[in-house]
Amino acid sequence: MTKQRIRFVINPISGTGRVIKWSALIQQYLDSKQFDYEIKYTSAQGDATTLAIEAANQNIDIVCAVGGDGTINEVAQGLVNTTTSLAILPRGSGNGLARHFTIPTKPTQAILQLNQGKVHHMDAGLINDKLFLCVAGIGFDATVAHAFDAFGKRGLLSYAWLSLKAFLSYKPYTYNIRMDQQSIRTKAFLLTFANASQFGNNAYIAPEAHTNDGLLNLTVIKPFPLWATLGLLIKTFNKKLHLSKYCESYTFNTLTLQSDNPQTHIDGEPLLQTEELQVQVQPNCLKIFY
Ligand SMILES: Nc1ncnc2c1ncn2[C@@H]1O[C@H](COP(=O)(O)OP(=O)(O)OP(=O)(O)O)[C@@H](O)[C@H]1O
Repeated sequence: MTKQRIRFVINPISGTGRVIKWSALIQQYLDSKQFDYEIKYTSAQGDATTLAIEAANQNIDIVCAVGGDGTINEVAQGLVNTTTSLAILPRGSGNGLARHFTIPTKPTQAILQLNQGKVHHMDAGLINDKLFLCVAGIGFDATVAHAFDAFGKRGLLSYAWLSLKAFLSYKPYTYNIRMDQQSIRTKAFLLTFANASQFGNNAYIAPEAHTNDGLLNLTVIKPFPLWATLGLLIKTFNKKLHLSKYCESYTFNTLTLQSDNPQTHIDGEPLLQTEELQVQVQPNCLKIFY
C-alpha cells in the first residue's frame, strides 16, 4: 500500500486553555503504516495559505489544518481546485466545520479518526470574492464577531458576555436581497449564508445545509420579541431553527444584498464592507478528508 503524505499546518495561537503537544500526539496516534507526515507552524496571518499552496504544488495528498475556523479557511484558500485534500484537527473556540463533519474535538480522538479517513468532495462559498467554508453573514452575529475581535480577550465567556451586551441594544437593519430569480426586502435580526449547518459549538443556524449539494442556504431571522429568545436558542441547538415562525430558509446559487449595515463576518472573522455583498456557491471545489 502506498502511504499518503500529510502536512500538518499548526496555528500555535488557536484556541484557549491548555497547550496541546500536537507533535507528540501525532507521532503517537497517527498510523505510520498509512501516512508519512511533516509538521509546519504558522507564525503570522496568511502563513497557512502559503504552506497549503506549497503542499499542493508538491502533490502532497492532505494538508491538515490544526486550529480554528480561521486557520481552516486559510488552508482551504490554498487547496481549492487542487487534488490535495483538506483535513482538520480542531482547536478553535467554535469549530463549526469540524463539528459539521463530526470530527472529534478531543485531540487524540481526532488524530485516531484520521486513520479511518476517506476523501469527500465539498462546495464552498464566495462572499465578495472571499472564500468561506462554513458560514458567513450580516446582522447580529457579525456585530458580535466585530465586538469579539475588538475586545482582545478570547474564550466562550467573553463571547457570551459580548453577545448579551450586543443583544440588549441591537437594532435590526433592512436588507434588499436578489437571490437567483427572487427579490426580497426584509428587516432582519441576522442573515446567514451557510455552506455547512452550524456557527460552531453545535449552534445550528442552517440545519438543512449540506456541503455537497451544489447550493448555499440562506437563513433569515426576523426581528422577534424578547420573550421568544429562549425558544429560538433552544431550536438553534436542537436543529429545529428552520421550523420557527421567525425564521425563513432558502437555497441559492448566487445572491446580492444591499443594506446600510457595514459589518459582516466570514467563518466568524469580522469583515468590514461598504459596497453591496455578492455571494455565490463554488460547487465541488474542495476535497476534504475525514
Ligand atoms: N502564529 C500566529 N500568530 C498570530 N496569529 C496567527 C498565527 N498563525 C495564524 N494566525 C491567525 O490567527 C487567527 C485565528 O486563528 P483560528 O481561527 O485558527 O483560531 P481561533 O480564533 O482560536 O479559533 P476560532 O476561529 O474558532 O475562534 C487566524 O486569522 C490566523 O490568520
